[in-house]
Amino acid sequence: MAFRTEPKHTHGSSASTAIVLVNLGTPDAPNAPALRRYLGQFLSDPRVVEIPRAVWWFILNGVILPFRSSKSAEKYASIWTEQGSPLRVHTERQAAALGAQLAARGHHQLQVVHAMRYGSPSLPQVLDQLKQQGCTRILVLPAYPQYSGTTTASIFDAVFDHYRKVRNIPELRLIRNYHDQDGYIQALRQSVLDHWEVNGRPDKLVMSFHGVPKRTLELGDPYHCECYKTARLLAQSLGLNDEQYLVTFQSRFGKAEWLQPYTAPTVQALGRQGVRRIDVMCPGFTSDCLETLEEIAMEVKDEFLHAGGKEFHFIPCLNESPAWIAGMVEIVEQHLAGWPTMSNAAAREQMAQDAAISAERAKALGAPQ
Ligand SMILES: C=CC1=C(C)c2cc3[nH]c(cc4nc(cc5[nH]c(cc1n2)c(C)c5CCC(=O)O)C(CCC(=O)O)=C4C)c(C)c3C=C
Ligand SMILES: [Fe+2]
Ligand SMILES: [Fe+2]
Repeated sequence: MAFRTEPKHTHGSSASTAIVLVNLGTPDAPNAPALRRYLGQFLSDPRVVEIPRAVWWFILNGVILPFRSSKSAEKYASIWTEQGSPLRVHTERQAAALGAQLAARGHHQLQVVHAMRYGSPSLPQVLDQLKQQGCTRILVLPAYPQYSGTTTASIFDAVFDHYRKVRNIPELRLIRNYHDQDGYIQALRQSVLDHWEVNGRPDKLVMSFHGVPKRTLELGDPYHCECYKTARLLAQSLGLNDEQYLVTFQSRFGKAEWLQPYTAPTVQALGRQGVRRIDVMCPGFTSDCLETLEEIAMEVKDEFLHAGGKEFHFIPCLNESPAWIAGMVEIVEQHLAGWPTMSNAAAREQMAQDAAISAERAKALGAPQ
């Protein structure tokens, strides 16, 4: 095997660090050819569909891509913005805001870029660019709080595959999950409280996570467990009892059984049972995307209202909310520990400021409402 030619080595160049925020990816345009390219790459990943390759090749190319591409394109068209796909727009903004916030906290020689697992900018493209710029430390931050073999592990595969062809490999750190980290839970809590402050409270809060095949749970994937832990911590932080919230799984794909309870039938049952108002949020998605803006905020909403529900609210994803940028800072700083991105003086000053903010937060949480 031939290894890639390295950029010219220069003595004395100071090492620099990059954080790569990696999201799933999204089509380049809301039309059938773009969807075919995107879905073709996504659904060919053996982490995503675990069916023998030869059999799957015929199903994918003979049935799924010809039929699903145009249907999915229509759905994407309904959420497309002037700036492009919402998932892309939010991911770009998150990376820019995280970089700016880290710089404001005194980190230097540290850049934040984004990459997509499927589509562009591709991980190999972005990792190559970082090498050209002389980056010798890379922290990979998947956009998924809950670990799943179908998503997180697929990003790790792509990173490892890329570096198999590289002679001079940078120092690498991979964030596996952050489903129970305070920065993430507090950002979710804030998003719910912000919504409730303007709109009042629902009869039930539905936390809808992206589903995965049930078989992955039986084979030892921790995703299901991590979704429930996120939900429990969030409910606790909001002071909700077991009657006031529920966990569901959405976006089932294919004929096999996926994690249950499924979002759509659960919400319909709530409507039929006379539950007046539900608020649905999607804590497993850090950016709004097709699955939240179309499937939840349009389709599931209609299903609830048709089943007799009176009021439906979708609570937007974390996107680039200040609480989530602060949460990401907290998460990445734990993983940057030991890397020289901050002077000792700046680190001490930041620690003192953070301690003061934590004390304020604890006081606010403890105060009677
Ligand atoms: C949040 C985590 C996600 C998991 C886990 C996940 C698993 C998973 N997804 C599919 C199939 C599809 N997913 C699609 C869209 C999509 N999925 C996620 C996230 C997770 N997927 C996001 C953020 C998005 C939206 C992307 C966007 O551009 O907005 C799609 C494409 C849309 C469609 O045609 O319906 C498919 C297909 C499988 C099979 C799977 C686990 C096995
Ligand atoms: Fe998905
Ligand atoms: Fe969907």
